[in-house]
Amino acid sequence: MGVPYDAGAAVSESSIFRVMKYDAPSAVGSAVVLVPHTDKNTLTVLVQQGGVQGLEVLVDGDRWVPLAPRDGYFVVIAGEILKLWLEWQAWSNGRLTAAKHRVVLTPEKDRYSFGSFTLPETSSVVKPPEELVDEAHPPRYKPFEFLGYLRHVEANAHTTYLSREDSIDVYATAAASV
Ligand SMILES: O=C(O)CCC(=O)C(=O)O
Ligand SMILES: [Fe+2]
Repeated sequence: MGVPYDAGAAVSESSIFRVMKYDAPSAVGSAVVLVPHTDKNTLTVLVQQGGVQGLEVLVDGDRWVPLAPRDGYFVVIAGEILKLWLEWQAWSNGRLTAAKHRVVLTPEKDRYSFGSFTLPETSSVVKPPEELVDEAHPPRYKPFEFLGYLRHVEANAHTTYLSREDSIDVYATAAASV
């Protein structure tokens, strides 16, 4: 696109490290212990404690496929913010999506996982690099404050999690005139 390789690509992010424990369900059979969702941050790196699987990813909108990383392997998940960035940069051609995932457990064992979540500073404005926007390439999204997006997700959690659409598409779809 004739854009210097680093144009607009350097954004300051913070990260959160979280240890997650999922209690084994008490009933017979498997149970969804983390509801289907897309990550609302930029990039998630997960590692799970040895042997206890449970992470599943939605494929083709209707098929849950177990992800079974070997011990010591990481799972990397693109969040909705990364999806947006790649669309702006025209790097992904729509192929990279923020995969919907969930955690399903059987009664035998509790599960532990560890995640590093990178995310924009909450007060930062998420907007396309100026170099990529002109009359011929109007932005698909309007600039928005990351905190506002998080609040929107929280306030609409019941619909957001059931929706097939990514919440970022709903929240930030640009008016054509932006
Ligand atoms: O525990 C996991 O493997 C998944 C955690 C997750 O998807 C999340 O915290 O967003
Ligand atoms: Fe997640």
